[in-house]
Amino acid sequence: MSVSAALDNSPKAATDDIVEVRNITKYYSPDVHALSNVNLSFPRGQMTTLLGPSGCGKTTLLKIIAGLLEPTEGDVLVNGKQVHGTGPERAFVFQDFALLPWATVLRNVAFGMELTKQDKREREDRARHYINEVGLAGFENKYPHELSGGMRQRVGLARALAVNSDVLLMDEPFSAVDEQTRRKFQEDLLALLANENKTVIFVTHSIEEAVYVSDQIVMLSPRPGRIHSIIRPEFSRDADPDEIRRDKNYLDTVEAIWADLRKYLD
Ligand SMILES: Nc1ncnc2c1ncn2[C@@H]1O[C@H](COP(=O)(O)OP(=O)(O)OP(=O)(O)O)[C@@H](O)[C@H]1O
Repeated sequence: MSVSAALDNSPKAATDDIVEVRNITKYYSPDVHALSNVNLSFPRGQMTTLLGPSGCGKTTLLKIIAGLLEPTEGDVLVNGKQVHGTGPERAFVFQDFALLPWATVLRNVAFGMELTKQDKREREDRARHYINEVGLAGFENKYPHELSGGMRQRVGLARALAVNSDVLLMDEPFSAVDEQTRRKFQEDLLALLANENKTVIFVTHSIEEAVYVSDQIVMLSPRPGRIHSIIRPEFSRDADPDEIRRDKNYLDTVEAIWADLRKYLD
């Protein structure tokens, strides 16, 4: 397993990293110290997962990158430039996808684009394209309560993709679905990413999910969250999904992470 916890400052890394966080520390109050001096780089076009024990600051870090929370100390850089607050290049996908119950699937997917300069026709065409991509063609005029939990999550995913942000920040996007649907989502997400060149930063509690979807896994230590290690799973993604899940490197990586995390639970 390759492990490196340092910020890579080499010129090559600087040009390939779409997002960097430098010396991020977060106190919610004097006695709630959520993150301590976190340095990380997120390579463009890759999927990075944040993993670690409950309460270690994963969601806090994701919200700081999104600009939804201010760090107590430290900087967030996008394309090498310091940013403050939210920006169109970063889309935050909430755990429950926060769908509007009174709006149709089409409206929900088009909603994220209402702040852009596109006209209604363009927004709706784009929304239909992504509704189709996530396998919901024919459901454009349904309301969220008419859909299953898995279908609602697909609507949320279509909305996130339609916004056209380069960076998708996803907080446990597949937590509310059964294992079968979750696996299908993971495959769909990987297939979509292969076509879209998005950078994804993803919070999950599932080690298997992290290893299956990630180019880079960042393990945080218990609160205050610090970088414990960075793992880059090494197995071929060209194989059939069932073969990948039986691959020795895949299984060894899952086991090694589990052994590491178990230390915090004992
Ligand atoms: N708004 C808040 N006000 C005060 N404390 C907070 C707030 N949000 C989170 N915290 C605290 O900060 C710490 C980190 O929380 P965070 O939600 O980022 O962790 P997490 O790793 O995402 O947790 P989990 O895996 O359980 O979802 C926790 O101790 C939490 O109680």
